[in-house]
Amino acid sequence: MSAAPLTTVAAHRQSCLDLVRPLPPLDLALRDALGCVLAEDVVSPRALPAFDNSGMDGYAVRVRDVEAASEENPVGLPVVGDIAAGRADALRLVGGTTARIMTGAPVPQGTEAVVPVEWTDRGVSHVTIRRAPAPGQHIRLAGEDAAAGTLVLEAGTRLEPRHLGVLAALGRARVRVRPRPRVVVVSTGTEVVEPGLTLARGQLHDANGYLLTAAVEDVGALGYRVGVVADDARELAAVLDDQLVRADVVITSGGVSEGAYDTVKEVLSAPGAHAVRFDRVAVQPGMPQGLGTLGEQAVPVFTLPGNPVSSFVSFEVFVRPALRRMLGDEGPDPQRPRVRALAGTGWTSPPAKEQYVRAAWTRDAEGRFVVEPVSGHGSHLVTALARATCLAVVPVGVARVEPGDEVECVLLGPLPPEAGLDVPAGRA
Ligand SMILES: Nc1nc2c(c(=O)[nH]1)N[C@H]1C(S)=C(S)[C@@H](COP(=O)(O)OP(=O)(O)OC[C@H]3O[C@@H](n4cnc5c(N)ncnc54)[C@H](O)[C@@H]3O)O[C@H]1N2
Ligand code: MOO
Repeated sequence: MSAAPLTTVAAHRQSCLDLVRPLPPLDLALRDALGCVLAEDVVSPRALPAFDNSGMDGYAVRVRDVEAASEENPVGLPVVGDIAAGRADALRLVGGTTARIMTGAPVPQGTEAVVPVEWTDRGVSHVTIRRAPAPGQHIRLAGEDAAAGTLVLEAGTRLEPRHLGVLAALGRARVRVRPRPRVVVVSTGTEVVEPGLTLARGQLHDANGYLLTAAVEDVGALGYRVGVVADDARELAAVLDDQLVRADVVITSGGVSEGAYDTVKEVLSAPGAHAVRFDRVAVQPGMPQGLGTLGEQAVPVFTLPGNPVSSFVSFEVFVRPALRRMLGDEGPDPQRPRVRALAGTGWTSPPAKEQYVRAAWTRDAEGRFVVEPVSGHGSHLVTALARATCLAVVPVGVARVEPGDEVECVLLGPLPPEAGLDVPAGRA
C-alpha cells in the first residue's frame, strides 16, 4: 500500500491562512487594546498641548522686566498671583509684576518667559530674581506636540504602551482595533493528566494545554485552556460543541495519527456540522495535521499532533501565522526574526521533509551566528525544547547538514544586538 503524497509545508501554511480572516474591527476600551492592531488613523482632535503652559515651577515674567537680573544685581518684582496647574480663569500679566506658576499651569496672557524657582529667593508676595531668562524660556506652546488635525497614529500600528499613552493624551477612552481572537485549546488523551495530580503508571502530565495556551497569548490572542478530554468520541464532540460559543479558533492536540483511539480524527472525520481535513505534511516533527471548521458558524479548527514538540512546531509554523492574520498583523513576524547561521556540528534530516531542529545559537569570534542542535529529533523530548533558543530549518531534499553548512534559523526570542553593538560586561 503506498501512502498519499505529503502536503508541502508551504501549501499547508497557505491552507491555514486561507481558513482565517482578520477579525472585524471593534471599539475597545484603551485598557483592553494593548497588543491589538489599530484599525483607524488617529488624528489629534485638538492642539496638544491644548494651551500655552509652564514647563517649570517658577515665575511668569515679561523679559524686559528681568533682563538685567544677575547674581550681583538681582531684580525684585511684586508677586501678584499664584497659578496652580488646573487653573481655568483667563489671566493677564501686567508689566512690572510677576505671578508664581507651577509646571503645567496655563501661563497668563503676556508671559514671555518662566524663571525657574531655583533662580529666585522663592518669594510669595515679592520675589528676587538672580538670572535673566531667554525669551520663551520654559513656556510650552499650545500645539507644539501636535496641531489639531495631525495624523498621530496610523492604522496598522500594533499598540504598545506608549501608543496607549498618546491615545489617552488625546482624550480617547476607546479605540478601533482588530480584537484579539479568542482561541480555545483542548488537549486530548486518556493518558493525559492535569499537572499537580499524581500520575499512575502509563500516564503523563498535560504539557500541550499549557504550552499552546501560552503560545496563543504570546502572539497577542486570548487563550482559553480547556481541561484534558479523554479519548471518548461522545465526550470530545460535546466539549467541542460547548466551546464554540466563545471561540474564534479552536486548537486541539493529540489524536490525529493512525492509532485505534485517535479520537480527534475519529470525531471530526465523521459526518456532522464540521468540515475537517486530515493531511500528512512534509514536516518533521508535526507530520499529522488537520484543519477545517466546526459548527454552523464555521469556526476554524487546527488539530495538532500530540507529541509536545510536534505541537509546538506545528503552532509556530502553521497556527501562529494564521493568528497573526486574524489580529491584522501580517508581514514579517517581529517576535520571530530569522538569521542564517553556520552549523557547528552536523546532523541528519529526512530528505522528504522540511525539518525543524531544536537548536541553540551562539556567535563565533568573527561575530557570525553558529547553530547546534540541543538534542536528538524525538518529538517527545520536551526538556530540549525548553533549552532551544531557535529552530534550525532544513529544507526538503537535504539528508545531512554538514558542519559549516549555512542553515536558516527562526529565533525564539528577539534579535540579538549586532556583534559591534554588544555592551561590554560591566559597562551596561
Ligand atoms: N503508525 C503510526 N503511528 C504514528 C504516526 C504514523 O504516521 N503512523 N505518526 C507519529 C507522529 S509523527 C506523531 S507526531 C504522533 C501524533 O500522534 P497523535 O496526534 O495521534 O497524538 P497521540 O497519539 O494522542 O499522542 C502522541 C504522544 O504525545 C503524548 N501527548 C498527547 N497529548 C499530550 C499532552 N497534552 N501533553 C503531553 N504529551 C501529550 C501522548 O501521550 C503520546 O506519547 O503519532 C505518531 N504515531
Ligand atoms: O511528525 Mo511527528 O510530529 O514526528 O513527531
